Amino acid sequence: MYPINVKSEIGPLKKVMLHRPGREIEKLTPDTLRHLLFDDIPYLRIAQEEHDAFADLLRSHGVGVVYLEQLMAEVLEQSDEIRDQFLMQWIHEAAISTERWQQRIYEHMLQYADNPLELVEKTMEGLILGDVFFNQNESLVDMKSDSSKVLIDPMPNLYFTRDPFASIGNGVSLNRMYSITRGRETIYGEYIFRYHPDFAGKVKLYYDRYYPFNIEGGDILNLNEHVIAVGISQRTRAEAIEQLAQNIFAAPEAEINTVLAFDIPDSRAFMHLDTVFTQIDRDKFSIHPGILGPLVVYEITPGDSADHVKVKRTETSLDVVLAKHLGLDRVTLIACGGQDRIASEREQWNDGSNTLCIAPGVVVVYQRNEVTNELMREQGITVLEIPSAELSRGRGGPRCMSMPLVREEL
Ligand SMILES: NC(=O)NCCC[C@H](N)C(=O)O
Repeated sequence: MYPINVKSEIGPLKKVMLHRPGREIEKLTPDTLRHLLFDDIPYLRIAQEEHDAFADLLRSHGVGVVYLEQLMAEVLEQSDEIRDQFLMQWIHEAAISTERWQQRIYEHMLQYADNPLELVEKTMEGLILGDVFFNQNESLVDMKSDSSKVLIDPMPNLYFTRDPFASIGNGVSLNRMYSITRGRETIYGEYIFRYHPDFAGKVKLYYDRYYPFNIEGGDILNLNEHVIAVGISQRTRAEAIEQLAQNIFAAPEAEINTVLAFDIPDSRAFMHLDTVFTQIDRDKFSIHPGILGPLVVYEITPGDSADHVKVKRTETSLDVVLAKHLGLDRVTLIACGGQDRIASEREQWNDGSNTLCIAPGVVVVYQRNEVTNELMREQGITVLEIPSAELSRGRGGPRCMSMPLVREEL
């Protein structure tokens, strides 16, 4: 049995990776919101309650829930060498460049060494100067420094586990993120896939965080065992998609023979492909009406050699391209917010089309998107709602907040 097996967007979900929002959320301030990719500061206690409701709902539908922070703590338990290597990498990637500060921070973090889960959570939360300021008289610079100055940024977007790594078949795309603030999130994936006993040596990397071009998991959709769709978006570059396609086609175990690159507008409301459409049943998709109309889709297939792919440009509509590649006569697109432009823009902003499908025709959605949820019910979809007043402030919905590890094959 492979630790990762995801060959569709809709096969019954058996195992998923989440991250329960933690103290990193409380490190957001009005001045850092834009840089940390938030629009407002969620109220952590309520965000955690909402997230627990999400996890409970998944468990009650037979989904095994594992937490990123727990898997990472299990990695650190493997050995002191792995723990130290991880801590030094985390410090370096936070751009702490002087040896003196690297050492100070390393020693500060070692006080949590007996509790690996707490240590992991501390790395997610980041550090302020006051946390490590153990000798205030050491130098003039120390004495003049503001103890609330941020030394290492928090990672408040970690609860969107979909983005730093994405399951593809039995492998994973360990992503190079678009923004500096999310770039460090993928360190956890690197260590989990390399050292966690459940994953080590059993997961093929189809993309690596050290490649030069950015790609994020919200842009990667597994349409079926042979076809994936990837958005060319604010977060994902065409070069990265070509590299991903080459790596997949070159892997003997991969069954995928087509990568569809969907050119979507570059905007914050459409930041990833999964913010504009998600699959909710064998032949039904929830979409943002803003992307209806002609859409440029590039069909990428294997070329004559391992470092060559064939690319064909087509201009078509979304329903036609989806029906063709899913082998269906037609598909139904359910518009977020329906025909009402204001409802559509409002619910899109709150991730109304970002559904997590847990079985064909069964989706988890944010409760607040009442118009879209009702439209899905009218189409026969089972709509499971979770509370979302605080979680939605991070601009991601149930699909963004979950990384499927195992889905039953259809
Ligand atoms: N797949 C997704 O759309 N993820 C949502 C990410 C939201 C996060 N605040 C970000 O801007 O990256």
